[in-house]
Amino acid sequence: MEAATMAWTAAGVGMALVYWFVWVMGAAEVKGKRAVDLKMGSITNDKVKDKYTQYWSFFRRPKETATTEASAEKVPAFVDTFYNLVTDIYEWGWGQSFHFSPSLPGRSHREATRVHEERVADLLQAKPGHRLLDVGCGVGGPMRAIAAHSGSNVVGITINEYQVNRARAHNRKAGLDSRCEVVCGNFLSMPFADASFDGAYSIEATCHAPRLQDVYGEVFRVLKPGGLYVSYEWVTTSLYRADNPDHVEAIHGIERGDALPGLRRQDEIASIAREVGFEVLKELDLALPPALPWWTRLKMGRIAYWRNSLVVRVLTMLRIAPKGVSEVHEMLYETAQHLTRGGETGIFTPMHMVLLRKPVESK
Ligand SMILES: C=C(CC[C@@H](C)[C@H]1CC[C@H]2C3=CC[C@H]4[C@H](C)[C@@H](O)CC[C@]4(C)[C@H]3CC[C@]12C)C(C)C
Ligand SMILES: C[S@@+](CC[C@H](N)C(=O)[O-])C[C@H]1O[C@@H](n2cnc3c(N)ncnc32)[C@H](O)[C@@H]1O
Repeated sequence: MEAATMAWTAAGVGMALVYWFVWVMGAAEVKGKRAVDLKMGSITNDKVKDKYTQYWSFFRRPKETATTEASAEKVPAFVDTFYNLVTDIYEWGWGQSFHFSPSLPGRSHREATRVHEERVADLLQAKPGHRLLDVGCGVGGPMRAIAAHSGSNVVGITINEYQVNRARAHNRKAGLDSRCEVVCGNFLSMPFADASFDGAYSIEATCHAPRLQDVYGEVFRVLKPGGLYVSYEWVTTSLYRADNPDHVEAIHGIERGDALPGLRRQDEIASIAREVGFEVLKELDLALPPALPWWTRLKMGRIAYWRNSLVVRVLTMLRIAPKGVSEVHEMLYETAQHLTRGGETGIFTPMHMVLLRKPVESK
């Protein structure tokens, strides 16, 4: 073969490989977000690396961020930065629901996710005409599933403006924008009137609050008397030992890589709920057997992670993705290892479910 022909063939194969990695293999788990569209929320390209460095130095010592008042106050702003950095990567590699769910035999991740979300609607006894609050709504995967399943209207709140725009666009596309509304705000001080919701839920979101009392107190305020609240909480279990370095490393890894100001213990949740005035109707770790592991989805994706990190590097080299995306992706990869370890050892659960009621006689 002539040198020129060989060069053209090599170039053709190279281009085909790049195309395959970036456009075909790099396509979203749920259609809608592709690798070539990776942005870092509302952070401009030149600021991504700096923002990531600031985020990392803030959450390096998770417990301290929750316990000193001055840093606790800064948590929502850093959580906002975190979601600017990760929202597109989450959507691209996970889908529109930013949470875990127990695996279901013979069912896809998508189906398992939906079942976990519909359980919330069922626990709330949500009906057409009800007005529900989604506390920390992400890009609205759960909100759309719950509105569709129950016929209720849902109002979601998130601290991150980029997510608000993504969620609104998804709601329109799903034809649910007349029943799903999204508001940008802080769930520690919500822009809603007292007693204005029939029900409320939070899926893997309140773990970002430095003090759970503050967010539970706000949910209590905006619920109508008799209204139900379901929360899926991230907590350490009774198997966690603070004197076991492997346990400490896994939990710190989860906190650092998920913008958490210190995980709470499983046995703290119900008493905090009672402290703000709720009645505790049910409490159950949905990860316990017979539920199948929630972390297998993270483990099965090793080849996908490797592929994704290559895609991210190629896109950064081609300047399609901003500098810093590789670092964020690497951080998420490490976080996935810590989460898997937390699941396998049983020291951590992302689905400690509580069903709470605002007493009928309360104001
Ligand atoms: C509730 C929270 C988020 C939970 C999960 C939705 C996310 C936790 C870790 C995330 C991921 C880790 C590895 C990423 C991988 C390296 C990348 O190639 C594709 C995306 C990941 C799989 C990503 C997806 C979302 C998570 C599973 C917290 C923040 C309270
Ligand atoms: C892991 S995501 C879960 C999103 C959604 N519940 C889901 O399951 O797809 C956590 C969400 O909580 C929101 N959040 C965290 N802290 C917040 C705060 N102080 N006020 C409002 N939203 C907050 C984040 O912006 C994000 O949308």
